[in-house]
Amino acid sequence: MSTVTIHPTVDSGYRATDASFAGGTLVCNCTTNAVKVKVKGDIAHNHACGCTKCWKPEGAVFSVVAVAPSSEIEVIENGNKLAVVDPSALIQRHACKECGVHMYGPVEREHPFQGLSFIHPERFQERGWAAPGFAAFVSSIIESGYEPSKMEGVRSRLKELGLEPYDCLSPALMDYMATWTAKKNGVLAA
Ligand SMILES: N[C@@H](CCC(=O)N[C@@H](CS)C(=O)NCC(=O)O)C(=O)O
Ligand SMILES: [Zn+2]
Ligand SMILES: [Zn+2]
Repeated sequence: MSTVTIHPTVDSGYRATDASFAGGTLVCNCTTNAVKVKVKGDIAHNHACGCTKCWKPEGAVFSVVAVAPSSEIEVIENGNKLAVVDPSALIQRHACKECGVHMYGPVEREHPFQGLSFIHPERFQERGWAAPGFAAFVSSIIESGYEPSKMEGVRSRLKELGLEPYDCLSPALMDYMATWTAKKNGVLAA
């Protein structure tokens, strides 16, 4: 019998949500001169992402990624080791050039997510951050080489873990983006 693996945090059954969690320090994987990024408040919308662009730990099929306001993010150590993975992407993923861990990814363009930065909470040296609440871009794992015939098993496992699978974002976030667009275009009152 084979168990479908998703991501170490998810597979271990991590569920912590400490109401008093107010951010912490993200640390890369380097044993010396690690990059450290401070997040000065709580995170939101933590979820599993199956897309090919989000950073995943060794062997993981999904990434675990959340957002925080960019104004609450500060690089505190070894920022000289950071480089933007793909400058043309919406999310400006700043990765450690040595170990490859993505430390933060601000959205600076005009977009519903403008002003938010994507971060990987498993890199927090602190505990207490909210567990992921859904799975996004599930079908995209195929683009990384996942066997298409095993997708049903992946979706069943995600549901069992309480992570509703979506092939784009969750309905709440899709509605949020569509509302932003409707207001921008004057279709809805701003
Ligand atoms: N199927 C594509 C989806 C990529 C994608 O659209 N990723 C989403 C979720 S992170 C996104 O918002 N990307 C914006 C970006 O990468 O800047 C892939 O896996 O590469
Ligand atoms: Zn590093
Ligand atoms: Zn992603």
